[in-house]
Amino acid sequence: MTTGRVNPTQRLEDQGVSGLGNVYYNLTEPDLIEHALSRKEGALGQGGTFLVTTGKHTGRSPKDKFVVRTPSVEDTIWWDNNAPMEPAAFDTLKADMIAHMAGGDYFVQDLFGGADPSHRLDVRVVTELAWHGLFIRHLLRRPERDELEGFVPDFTIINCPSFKADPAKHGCRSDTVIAINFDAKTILIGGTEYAGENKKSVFTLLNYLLPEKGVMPMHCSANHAPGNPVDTAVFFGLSGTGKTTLSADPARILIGDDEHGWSERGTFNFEGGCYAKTISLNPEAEPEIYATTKRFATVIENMVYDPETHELDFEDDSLTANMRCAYPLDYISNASATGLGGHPKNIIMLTCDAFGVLPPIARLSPAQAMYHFLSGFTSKVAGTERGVTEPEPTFSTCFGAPFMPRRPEVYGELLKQKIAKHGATCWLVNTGWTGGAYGTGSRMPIKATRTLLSAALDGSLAQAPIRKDKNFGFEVPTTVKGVPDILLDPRRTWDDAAAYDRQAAKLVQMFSENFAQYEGHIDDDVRAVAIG
Ligand SMILES: Nc1ncnc2c1ncn2[C@@H]1O[C@H](COP(=O)(O)OP(=O)(O)O)[C@@H](O)[C@H]1O
Ligand SMILES: C=C(OP(=O)(O)O)C(=O)O
Ligand SMILES: [Mn+2]
Repeated sequence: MTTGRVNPTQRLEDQGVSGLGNVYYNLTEPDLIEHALSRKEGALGQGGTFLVTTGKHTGRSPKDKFVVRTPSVEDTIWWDNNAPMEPAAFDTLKADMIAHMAGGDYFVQDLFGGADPSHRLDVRVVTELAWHGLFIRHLLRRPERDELEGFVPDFTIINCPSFKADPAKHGCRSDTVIAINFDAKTILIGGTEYAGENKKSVFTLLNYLLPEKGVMPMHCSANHAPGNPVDTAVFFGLSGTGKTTLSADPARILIGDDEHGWSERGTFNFEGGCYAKTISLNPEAEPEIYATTKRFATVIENMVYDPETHELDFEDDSLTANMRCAYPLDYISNASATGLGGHPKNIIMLTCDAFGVLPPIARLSPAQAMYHFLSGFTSKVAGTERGVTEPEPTFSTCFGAPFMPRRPEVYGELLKQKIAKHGATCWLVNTGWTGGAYGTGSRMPIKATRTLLSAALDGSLAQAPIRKDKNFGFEVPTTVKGVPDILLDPRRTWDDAAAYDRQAAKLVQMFSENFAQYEGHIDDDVRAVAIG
């Protein structure tokens, strides 16, 4: 049986997927919740949220992600960063997955990736779990109902958590698999219920496709000044660095919290919703995000709650520190209706420095910005990837290595050209540790980060007195209204200045060793500002 609205020429059978039980096309939120409840996928929460747990996988599994090595992508994929899967193994995987799906009920959502119609990707997401359908419907952009009859998918994602892959047969590593085939225009996801794999798969597609059109895909959040999209800021950062938290600024219009493109026309959100971490979410510090945890259809993932009252426990991380809520953008009152912004006036690179060495904010020259973009120094925070239980320093190029199918220089070159053309001002912001490394110091107060960002975005920080950092070469403001001077100089926040110097020297060495891989791929101006 088939239910719901769909292009009559684009049913799953037309795509070679047959033998399923009921197929539910493009159900809206109430119907998806009814199905999810009757299938016992989760529970209703306060305000009509949907509460789920995801079992073994509560974060992404980057080591189980593969790109199929087809001739058309052979020369363009960055194979050192993307594990290859042979086409024959993919074909077997697909056949076995579809055979496994036989007789089962499935949910299909036809959605857009990209707020700019000239660069958007039409994505069909087929899910075994009704709540995954609800999740991806929140996260991507929803076509108007009457657009569905003409919807032709550019790419199709099939997500079947109950399917267990077999490394011997499918060329993968475990029973979990995320396999991207650019030629077959298909992504297969099996063996994981963590919802984030769905959205990051679409991101990976756009990261591959857009550079060919001269569009820079960015792992960043974005906002703009009220009534003035020309004053746009983007916030690059790996998971847990503060993209979602810091872009939800009551004084600015939220464009999006995670994935954007920068085209010749300006910035555009790839998505139509947000996926916020809820650990220790505080109603005073983050009222807008907190409010979404009590609204109809918000998906609440891996949060512990009182079985009687359904009250959420924001401190209980016994399921994972990576507990989340997913909601459409319009649940944030000051969100952009269009998902479009201008050319970024300010580019912020967020780093979560677990060493407590980097200052809370520094100004970067364009060459330094390129250096830090390619380096991508930060920490992986607990829970976001399988096996990470405490902040783990890492260099994640482009602040999003797990999602970059092409070589970093491809993205670096695009960013460099766009910064030069539009004269963006660049900043490095440490949202990680201060007063010592992880274990002795403390996390940077959100209030201080917000104050510094406001000063950067309103232009006042450019007027502040500065010092040039002797280890890293960037400019650091020494006095900013609303922030204690001492916080601006990390060395002074440590009890033992000599210990700071040793830790800083270690970090300088790490930067230098990591950057060696770009020798021969970078311009002289970037080499000239290299650290160490
Ligand atoms: N100074 C700070 N700036 C930003 N976030 C902070 C800061 N200190 C602590 N946090 C916490 O760190 C987490 C940042 O996560 P999030 O904004 O979801 O990151 P991302 O969207 O980049 O994955 C949130 O839980 C936030 O409350
Ligand atoms: C969804 C994710 O992104 P982020 O933490 O950057 O929001 C993720 O890394 O799984
Ligand atoms: Mn986020």
